[in-house]
Amino acid sequence: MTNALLQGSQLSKIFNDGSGQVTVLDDVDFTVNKGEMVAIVGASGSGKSTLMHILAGLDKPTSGKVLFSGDEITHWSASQLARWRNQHLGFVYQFHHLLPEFDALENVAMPLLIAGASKEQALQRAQSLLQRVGLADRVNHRPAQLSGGERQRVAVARAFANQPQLIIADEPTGNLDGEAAEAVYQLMLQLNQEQGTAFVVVTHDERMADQLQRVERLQRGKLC
Ligand SMILES: Nc1ncnc2c1ncn2[C@@H]1O[C@H](COP(=O)(O)OP(=O)(O)OP(=O)(O)O)[C@@H](O)[C@H]1O
Repeated sequence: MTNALLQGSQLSKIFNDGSGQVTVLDDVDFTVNKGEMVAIVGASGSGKSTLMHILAGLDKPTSGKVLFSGDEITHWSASQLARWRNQHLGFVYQFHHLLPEFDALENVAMPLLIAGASKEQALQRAQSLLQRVGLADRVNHRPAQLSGGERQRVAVARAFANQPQLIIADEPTGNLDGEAAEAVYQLMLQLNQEQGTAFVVVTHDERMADQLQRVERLQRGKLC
């Protein structure tokens, strides 16, 4: 039995930007194994977000395929992909993407409600996740009433809501100062150890990347 969780095979992505074709990914192979934490680093514009979008089924590769637990997702319909993302993936972005009119508890409960949990179950799990990320005393604060680091911790709690097998974190600390960034990193490392959740972390921060099990570098459309 293979240990591969999410696998991109011979992925290429060519954009047509009006003045010509730009090859952003050139025959890229990338695998994240169950429970593994991988960093993807690369210069601005090297294609990190493009690769993440393709792996999450948010964009189609020009050629190549993506497999999740051995199933090819590349040809799934938009609704199949949305259901799969809700059940199996969590996301943390540079900007928290929390819903401004809802408090921390409701934001974390949202993916659970979408997955069909009762309101009571969803709020109970959201409460325990917020406690786990150190925000038990902030559950009723809306995003605007939280610090940047606290918002990212809410976003991490939300990413864990449905017990995903994989979390994709695209510059999760890009908007934070050193201390808050380190706290969010440590939290992700601890959750990886505790829950066995795999992570793909896109980052500019080489020091952070070096703390993860594997670092992949995207350069001129290739991983090296
Ligand atoms: N829809 C699109 N049409 C044309 N070109 C695009 C499109 N999306 C991305 N690109 C180009 O693809 C390249 C890679 O972009 P991408 O956002 O993946 O890079 P990145 O490594 O995530 O950058 P950053 O670190 O700055 O976020 C860039 O040159 C970008 O201009």
